[in-house]
Amino acid sequence: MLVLYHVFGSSSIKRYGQPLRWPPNTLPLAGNGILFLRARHKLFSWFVKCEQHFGFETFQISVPSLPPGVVINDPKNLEYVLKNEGIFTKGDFFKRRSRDLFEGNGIINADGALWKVQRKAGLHFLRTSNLKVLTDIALPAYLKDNIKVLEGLADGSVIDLQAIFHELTTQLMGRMAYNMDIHDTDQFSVSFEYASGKTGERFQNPLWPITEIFFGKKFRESVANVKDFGSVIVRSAAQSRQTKEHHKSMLQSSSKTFEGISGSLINSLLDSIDEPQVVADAALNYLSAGRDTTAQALTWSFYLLIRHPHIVDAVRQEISTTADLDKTSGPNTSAFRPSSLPYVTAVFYEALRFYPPVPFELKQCDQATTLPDGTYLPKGAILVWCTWAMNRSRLIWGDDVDQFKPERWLKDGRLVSKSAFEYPVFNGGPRSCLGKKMAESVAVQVIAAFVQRFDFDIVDDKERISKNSLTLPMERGLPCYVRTRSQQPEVRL
Ligand code: HEM
Repeated sequence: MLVLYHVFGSSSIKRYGQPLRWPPNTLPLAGNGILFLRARHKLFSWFVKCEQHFGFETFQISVPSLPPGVVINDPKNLEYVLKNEGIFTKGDFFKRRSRDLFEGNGIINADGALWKVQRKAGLHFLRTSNLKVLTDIALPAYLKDNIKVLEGLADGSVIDLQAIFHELTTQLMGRMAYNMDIHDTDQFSVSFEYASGKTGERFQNPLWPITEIFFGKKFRESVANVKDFGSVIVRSAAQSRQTKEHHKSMLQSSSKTFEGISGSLINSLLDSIDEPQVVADAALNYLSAGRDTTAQALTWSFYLLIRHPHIVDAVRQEISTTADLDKTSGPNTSAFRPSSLPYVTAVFYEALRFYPPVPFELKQCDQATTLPDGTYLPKGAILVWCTWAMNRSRLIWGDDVDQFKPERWLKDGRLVSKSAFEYPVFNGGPRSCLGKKMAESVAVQVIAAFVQRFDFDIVDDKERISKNSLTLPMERGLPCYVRTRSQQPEVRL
């Protein structure tokens, strides 16, 4: 009786005095707990089915041992949540699970003054002049190296596109944010990926504090490696700030050069935060937010492109009809920008619709509140929205929702925008993603440069799913055959 009361009775979640509906197949004792133990992609499919079943109606879920919760799909409710940061916080539920990897200090977990100072440092790092150096100098340089690598393998060899994109974004973020040479295969990167996966699993497995006692050794080691690396980033930046050379080079190098902006995130953080451990946590948060999401988004974009050759043709058409761009056959890819390539940008948005790197999110009520649809939530209630499912909602996207159709993002050749509450891929409100512009610039340049030069073919036909993580890495990567286009009599990607 007591358990039944906990699962269904104790919550005072109501809508206009009535209890909310529950998803089909909710069990009397386990609630929806067993579902949350299933593989991640199955859980996403369940959220999609629920959205099809309930539409915009908020419904209740229950996982034993966790606070009562609801799932929202209505953009009006999400707008209320995202604009009311004081009511809906990350909460203990989220923080307890991600604390080992991020402590409470990184921007993703932090609230109040600690959040503000990191947001300010991030805004400084991602300011327009830095983004210009990124798109005009840094990215073309790294892309040139990657293009060379691919050309060397373009005899039909197999390459893992996910690994290529991960290496590219790791190098880019490493140099720009921390002035360090970081690689995808470094011990730190491997440990970080493992720890992210295990942290992601904690959100599905309510028994994680027990299972990790027995099976958590590798996780603990990985977290220790990540922490060590966080300290290395801070120490190395602090040391170089003390040297005369640093001051000299800062004076000499302009903020318009790659050298001039390298390490600008860690320097902004060190300028505004005294505690080295907090700086390290903040730095690691940025690495996760900026590097993994962008690499994964590119991987899923290519997965979709390869399966839709007519869209590849349209991308090439856009590049070739934009006269200046077609001449970009040399190493300079900086002309490939969202403003000059709306179709390529639309491809990226559409890929993010199907495969949002942050596929579901949750908040906890810091005080009792009522959503715009009348749902009353007591203090401590959990609120979940599944971007993966909202992005597949017929009510938001129409009947062709299941088609990969970049054209939905264009009107008269110009990009149309969706509100952050209908398309919450980059979050919205005061905590919206700081790196949206950076991600778009990187993605458009990489997609255009690769599609212009190469044909890719996936090694197998298997449907790709994501592996466990805080974000959305592709399980088993994306091994592809690569050929330079000049070697190909026919265009096929
Ligand atoms: C396709 C790429 C990206 C996607 C889909 C994405 C998505 C998101 C989402 C959903 C959030 C909210 C997370 C939460 O609060 O739970 C977020 C926050 C954030 N993102 Fe991104 N992001 C991307 C790329 C980037 C890049 C390139 C950077 C920076 C280098 C970045 C920096 C941040 C930061 C700093 C936050 C925290 C903002 C805050 O709490 O005030 N992101 N991003």
